[in-house]
Amino acid sequence: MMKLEKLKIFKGTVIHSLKIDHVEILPNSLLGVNGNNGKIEFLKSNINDFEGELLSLEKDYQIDKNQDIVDLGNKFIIPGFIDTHAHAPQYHNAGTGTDLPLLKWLEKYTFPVESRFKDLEFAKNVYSKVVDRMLKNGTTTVCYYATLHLPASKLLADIVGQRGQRAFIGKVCMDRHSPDHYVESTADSIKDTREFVDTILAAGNPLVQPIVTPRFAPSCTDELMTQLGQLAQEKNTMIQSHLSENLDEVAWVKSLYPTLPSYTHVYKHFNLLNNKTIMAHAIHLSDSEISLIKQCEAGISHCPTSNFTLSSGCLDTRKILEAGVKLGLGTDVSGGFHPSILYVIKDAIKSSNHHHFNNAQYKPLSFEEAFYLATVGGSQVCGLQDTIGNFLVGKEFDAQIIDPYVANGPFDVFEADSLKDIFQKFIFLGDDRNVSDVYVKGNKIDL
Ligand SMILES: O=c1[nH]c(=O)c2nc[nH]c2[nH]1
Ligand SMILES: [Zn+2]
Repeated sequence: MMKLEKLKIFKGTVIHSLKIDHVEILPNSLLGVNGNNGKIEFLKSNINDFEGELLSLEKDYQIDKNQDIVDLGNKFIIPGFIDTHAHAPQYHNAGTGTDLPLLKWLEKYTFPVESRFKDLEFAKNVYSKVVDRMLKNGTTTVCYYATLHLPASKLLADIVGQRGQRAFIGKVCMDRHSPDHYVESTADSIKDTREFVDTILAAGNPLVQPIVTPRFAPSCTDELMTQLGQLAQEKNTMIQSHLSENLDEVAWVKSLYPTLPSYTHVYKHFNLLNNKTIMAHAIHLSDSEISLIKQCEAGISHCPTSNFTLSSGCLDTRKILEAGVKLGLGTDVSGGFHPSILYVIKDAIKSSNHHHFNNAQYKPLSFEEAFYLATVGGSQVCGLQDTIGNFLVGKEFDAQIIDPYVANGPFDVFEADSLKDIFQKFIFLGDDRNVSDVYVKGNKIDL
């Protein structure tokens, strides 16, 4: 048998999710990654005889024991986080402008900063920093919104590509109800989106994909939404937008579309709601809107950090999950001030606890469920459930190595702590100091 050229083997504890309510904690494992295609070749756990296992692997693979085996020691390996909703330009403002609800926040803080991305030097600085920051926090896949500017949106794609992150990138479309300094014509929006999509596809990097991005229904004319729906279908791309985040926004959409049954139906009406759609927030939905999303097989990006900060509301995650709708987590930088999905996991649990306060029967999200949403759930929302999200054989290796014992780290481990305790401490107390290495499609990222 031909021996494979390259294989990287991780030896130690592997942690991932196969089911929503259970985290698999697999000590004494060997996880093999094919260096040619970045895919997972095998995952063997609870091994007693490592030497024997390695000898048998050497029959099938070329392995240089000094180079190709990464001994995790007391670190552990988990899937890379998937951020299903983030505004790259808004990273400039992250941690500021936290005093207003959505529509006033957009006017006062967000449109002004986004309009500065016509300046490519400004864009380069912010975009380099946000991509670095996301990677340092173990986020291997991001659904990014850029701005309405074509050159800066292409620049974001270039930076993401150079850094080796996996991403969907959208040139934002907005041709109405926007300030004079930050608006585009319908024709330019379509022309530039088409060019953006074609450019990203022509670049041929499978990790970086275009995503059609009408900002939200109030900022896009019917003509623009119609054409974006057609373009997404023609190019077979993903679609992302905002839905039902804030009650004033919902009322505004009702006034713009009085004859359509709901906000969700507006996107459906323009062929923007299908199995490739990611809708951010989706807090204030009626049961029939949830059914429509399920029927269309669209996914929801839950952004609780943003929802708390902009006082938007608390998504009923249990209801969404019980309806069988795909659900992932998003930072929504900078409505969400924190760039880490680890932070969002905690806010997802707190947001869910809030529903429990009002209803003792309500089952709040467990930390296992929130971890699943940050990894497997996100992969489903992105249509990448067969590619990433956990360490099933055949998937691509997007991972983070976590060091719970890092010097000056954010938490302490005690003798009696089980592996599960240590993992849970990382979820609740950990931060980027614990992320020692990050891999995307088998490639180690320079952090
Ligand atoms: O959280 C949000 N951030 C935004 O930038 C935005 N635009 C429309 N609706 C939005 N919601
Ligand atoms: Zn957003």
